[in-house]
Amino acid sequence: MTSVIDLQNVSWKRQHENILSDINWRVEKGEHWAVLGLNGSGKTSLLNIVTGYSWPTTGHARILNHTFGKVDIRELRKSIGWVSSSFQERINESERAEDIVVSGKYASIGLAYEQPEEKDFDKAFQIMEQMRCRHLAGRTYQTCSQGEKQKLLIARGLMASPDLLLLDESTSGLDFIAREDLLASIQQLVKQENAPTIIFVTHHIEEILPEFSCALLLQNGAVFAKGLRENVLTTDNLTRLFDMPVHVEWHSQRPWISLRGS
Ligand SMILES: Nc1ncnc2c1ncn2[C@@H]1O[C@H](COP(=O)(O)OP(=O)(O)OP(=O)(O)O)[C@@H](O)[C@H]1O
Repeated sequence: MTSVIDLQNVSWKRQHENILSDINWRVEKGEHWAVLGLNGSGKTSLLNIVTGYSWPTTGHARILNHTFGKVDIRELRKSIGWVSSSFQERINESERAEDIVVSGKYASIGLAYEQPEEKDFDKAFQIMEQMRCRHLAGRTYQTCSQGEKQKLLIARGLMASPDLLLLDESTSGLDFIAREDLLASIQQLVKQENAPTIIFVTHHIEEILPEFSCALLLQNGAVFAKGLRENVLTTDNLTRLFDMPVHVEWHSQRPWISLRGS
């Protein structure tokens, strides 16, 4: 099998402090992973390593079969879609929905000097259809709801047909109906034959769809547990991860957590 992500003994240090410690993590083609951890556990730092925005202090990072240090990182990034809610602030509110999606081709946020062709818009509309937000075409970004904005950003991330798609807290700020709607779109995306490998970063375990076959739990910048979701997302593991007595139950192949005793 081909590794999409292969991190070996990766540590990342800042101001003499280990932010990431001895991370070993391998993601194979055909797998989709959920990454879970409390605030400050190192999830974003880990994504920064995967996208080459941070360089491991020690260890080796091999992404999409390219070894860091031996590849033009800007070229490699064209194969990686990164959707972070922090992008929202950088978008021009008066930009049209389809322009935001098309801008993913250029790794720009919105269209300023780029000159997309008709076929680019055809592709954007196709992806918007797939993400169930085709009806937003012609609307400005400011008129879209939070959930619709997230769908547009994911569609933008798909525009360059990435091999790897990183979804960083895509559901933050959504009410549960908008969240379930977005998860349904992600589920539809994962089921596509040519779907990219998805890394889904979240604080909420109930968002871990059945399609995310594996999970990585981070604690204090280190791997706490990793592997098949059923083996990792257990009452015992999550009680120790959160240092709090919790209980995990599975409904419709999704894990749900509650405080024990409540
Ligand atoms: N450039 C940096 N310099 C110093 N410390 C940093 C830097 N980047 C991150 N950190 C620290 O590393 C720790 C992990 O941060 P990170 O943002 O990766 O966590 P996270 O799991 O993504 O958190 P959250 O869920 O709140 O987004 C935090 O304590 C943070 O303050």
